[in-house]
Amino acid sequence: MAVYTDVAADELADFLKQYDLGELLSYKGIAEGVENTNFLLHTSHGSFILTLYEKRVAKSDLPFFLALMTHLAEHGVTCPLPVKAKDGEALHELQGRPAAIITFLEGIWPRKPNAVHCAGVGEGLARMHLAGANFAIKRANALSVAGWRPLFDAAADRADDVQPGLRAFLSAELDYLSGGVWPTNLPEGVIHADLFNDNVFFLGDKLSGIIDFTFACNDMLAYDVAICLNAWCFEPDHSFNVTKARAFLNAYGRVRKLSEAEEAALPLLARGAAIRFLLTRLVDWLNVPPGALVKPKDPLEYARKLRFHQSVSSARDYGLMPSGPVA
Ligand SMILES: Nc1ncnc2c1ncn2[C@@H]1O[C@H](COP(=O)(O)OP(=O)(O)O)[C@@H](O)[C@H]1O
Ligand SMILES: N[C@@H](CCOP(=O)(O)O)C(=O)O
Repeated sequence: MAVYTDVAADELADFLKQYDLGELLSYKGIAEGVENTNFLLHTSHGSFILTLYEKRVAKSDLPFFLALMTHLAEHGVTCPLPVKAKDGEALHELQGRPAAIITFLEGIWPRKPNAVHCAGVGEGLARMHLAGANFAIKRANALSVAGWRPLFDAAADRADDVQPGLRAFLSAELDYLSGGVWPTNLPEGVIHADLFNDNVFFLGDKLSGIIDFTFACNDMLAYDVAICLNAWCFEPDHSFNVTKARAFLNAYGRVRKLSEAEEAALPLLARGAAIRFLLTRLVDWLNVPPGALVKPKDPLEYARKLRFHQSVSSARDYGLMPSGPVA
């Protein structure tokens, strides 16, 4: 999150008249995150999150995200619920942006995730994958292989200003990943696609909720696993932590066992996940809107992670044994 679009108190109070949420007591912009504008609202009925959808989110996709949260919540996943206005609709408009209010989830996201958090995420991700199995609406992943080249093109000219040689490094990796190696036959379903530590809440060591479904889509379930390996299983110095990866993969496998093909594809999927976040971060790093309350994320963190995955020869390097997860 971030605040790209300011909302004045009287505009917000007017907006809230469409809802049965009581009186606005206070609100504040949330600086965390990078995608959308988010406000924490306190009304006489409780706490809520107001999101104004920005840049990467297509308005036509919003019904998917909102219905998905409702579906997952009905199938045992603790996630925010969209709040319907008096007209029965969850999606409205504020400051010219699509806007929705969702329920507030208790918990905090782990600033320094440990192996117990990683196991919690593994179990939570697998449960989310199972819960999404019968979700009827489909949304293609706009940030899979075909979506990476336009991001590269948007950043290529200035990539070497961020790190000398970055342009050639990205170009070679893109050529490799888009040259026919990307898997097409792995089990698919609804994936979160952005399950980073700031999108998973814990109360103590126990996962209490999953937020931020604005990248959710249909894609390979193992790609979501690869995204989490990147997001959860590296240390602040960007070294890979196999203990965390094993905890994550074993916990995932206890709920939904990865097939042999999925395991074999993990190093490749992890490379794809790394370049996807490298590219979006690079574009954001080079294009911070003037005046926006946002802290762009470091693209080079993902260049280092990508180099690690390039050196991986099999899923064993992630802590998996060939026959599948070990207890
Ligand atoms: N339903 C929620 N309950 C509690 N806090 C939330 C909720 N949704 C978002 N937040 C807070 O806002 C921050 C950014 O939200 P996020 O959805 O990740 O932003 P973005 O829309 O930019 O992806 C989170 O890290 C969290 O602190
Ligand atoms: N997780 C992405 C950025 C988008 O995530 P947000 O939930 O913080 O808005 C990254 O780390 O690059």
